[in-house]
Amino acid sequence: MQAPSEPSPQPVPPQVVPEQVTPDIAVECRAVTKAFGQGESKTLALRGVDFQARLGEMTFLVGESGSGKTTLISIIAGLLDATEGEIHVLGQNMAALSNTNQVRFRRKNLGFVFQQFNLLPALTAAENVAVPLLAAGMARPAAVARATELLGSVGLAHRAAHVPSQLSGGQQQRVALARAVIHEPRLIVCDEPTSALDGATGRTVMELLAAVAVRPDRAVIVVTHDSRIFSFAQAIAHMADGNVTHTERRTP
Ligand SMILES: Nc1ncnc2c1ncn2[C@@H]1O[C@H](COP(=O)(O)OP(=O)(O)OP(=O)(O)O)[C@@H](O)[C@H]1O
Repeated sequence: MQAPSEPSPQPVPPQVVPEQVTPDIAVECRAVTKAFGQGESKTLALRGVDFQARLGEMTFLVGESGSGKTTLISIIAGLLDATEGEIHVLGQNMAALSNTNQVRFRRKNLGFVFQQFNLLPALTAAENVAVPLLAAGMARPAAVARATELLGSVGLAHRAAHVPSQLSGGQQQRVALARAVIHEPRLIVCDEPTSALDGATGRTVMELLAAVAVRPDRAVIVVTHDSRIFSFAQAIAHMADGNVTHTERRTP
């Protein structure tokens, strides 16, 4: 009798290992310093910051005015250059990218919400929100339709055709937030996203951020003074005098 033939070994698919500093780390800053000005007017805004934000989490940056929060988040977002130190974003050492590739990397992977909303004054709310989709090559009608739908989820369906000057500060903030999340970036950085909002609207905005952004391969970093939204954070990094002094982990 013939022995049953051995099943032929299946080829082992190659392992795709994402390029990460550490698998669950979205952002890592090592010994980051930032000096503004020179000579007598020199200000050391960051004094050797070590900071991590994990994938799948919302990390808050808190601390007194002038402690360096906006400077740190701007460096992470690539809007400012560090004076010294290393910044890894989504596994990528930013210093290893050319300027052009940094811009491409940011356009694809990052969403921003800053204190100044930076909306384009001549465009309607829906057109402003559609900008990242248009930049990624989506056809205009589809991009504006998706933007209008997203504005509906932040309670602004009725304002989609208004230009920014016809919107209140809080409404502009929500338009800026919708624009930051519409292309589903892997990292969203926000500077005081709820500062112009009442408590209920602030919560709606944070729920939208959490729904869009807190997934296993994504992360959100929020600079805030607003203790009403601290419950949304999985980690709170405390800054003082140009340093991250400690990071508090929050259990749900
Ligand atoms: N462009 C700049 N030129 C000179 N100094 C600056 C500049 N930007 C920030 N600084 C200084 O760097 C330090 C940190 O500022 P930063 O805006 O990062 O603080 P912050 O914690 O975000 O403050 P706030 O909560 O008030 O927004 C401050 O002393 C500030 O005056």
